[in-house]
Amino acid sequence: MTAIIQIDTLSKQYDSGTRALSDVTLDIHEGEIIALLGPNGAGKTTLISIICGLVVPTGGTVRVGGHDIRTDWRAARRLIGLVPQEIALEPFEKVINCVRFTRGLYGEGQDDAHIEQVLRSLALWDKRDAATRELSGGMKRRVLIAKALAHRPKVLFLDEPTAGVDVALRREMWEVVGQLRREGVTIILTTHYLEEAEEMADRIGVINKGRLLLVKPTSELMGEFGKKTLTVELTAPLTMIPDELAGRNLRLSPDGRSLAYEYDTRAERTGIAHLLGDLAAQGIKVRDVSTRQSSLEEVFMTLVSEPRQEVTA
Ligand SMILES: Nc1ncnc2c1ncn2[C@@H]1O[C@H](COP(=O)(O)OP(=O)(O)OP(=O)(O)O)[C@@H](O)[C@H]1O
Repeated sequence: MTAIIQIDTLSKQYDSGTRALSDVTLDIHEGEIIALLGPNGAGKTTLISIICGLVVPTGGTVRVGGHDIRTDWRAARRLIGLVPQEIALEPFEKVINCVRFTRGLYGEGQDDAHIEQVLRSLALWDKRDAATRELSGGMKRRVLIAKALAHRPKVLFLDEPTAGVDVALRREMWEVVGQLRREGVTIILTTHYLEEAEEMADRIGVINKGRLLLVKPTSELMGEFGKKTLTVELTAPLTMIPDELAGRNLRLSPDGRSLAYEYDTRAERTGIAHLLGDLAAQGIKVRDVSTRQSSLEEVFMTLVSEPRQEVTA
């Protein structure tokens, strides 16, 4: 796979002394959606800002489409579109003019055919002559995306695209992002919403305290860290786990009415059949069983509470 962005041992220490990024190395592949996940202050915005040329790194390099962001910044920046977190639009300006104006910032001439295509793909064509203040919150966010796409970037950064928006609007944004991906745009998004990363991203990078803890395909991350728990409800409560079952790694609930058994979903043998057989052999009657997959949220908490070695994929 071709890397459209190559980040190599990138570091940033602000003048205040805060070390916001430490030795981040990551290749972002053309056409993928990668989500950067991390708690407040993890360094996500700093990373995006460096790639977009808004913050100067103190160490390391970034190449976009092969162009170094410092020595060849003009070519690098032309390949990038940034959708900021805050909605900042000229309230009295028409939608179409806002989008046209952005092309000028990149030194690009008029291209109304492209502007029309962008506005149509974001379902904004009918609103092209409306002043931006007349738009709903969702439409305003789409205008920000249209502006970011006006100069035909190959890479789009979305900084917390759905922060503070309702569920319906979040779904709408996900659809827009899915559509952009189908058009071949590489997308890097930051988010606090694990559900969002799981839903949209091909890969997830977890950042904490300026370090990239890991980058994995979303499904692999879920499979690798995702454990399942089998809960066995008992017809009669137990006071303790019988010695015969001691090696089975069972947890008895405080009321003694259920047993929890954690197992690896990828293991060839989960041990469930044996467990149920052993329970029957001990005369322990089972009322019901249920299983639960650990969520990305639990996976994430495990990662940020137990710092791992840097891994890049
Ligand atoms: N201009 C700045 N000057 C000094 N310190 C800064 C500056 N910008 C960010 N920081 C600090 O760098 C660290 C990383 O901040 P950053 O905004 O990159 O994190 P983030 O992961 O984007 O957080 P959030 O999810 O809250 O947006 C934080 O400790 C922050 O206070």
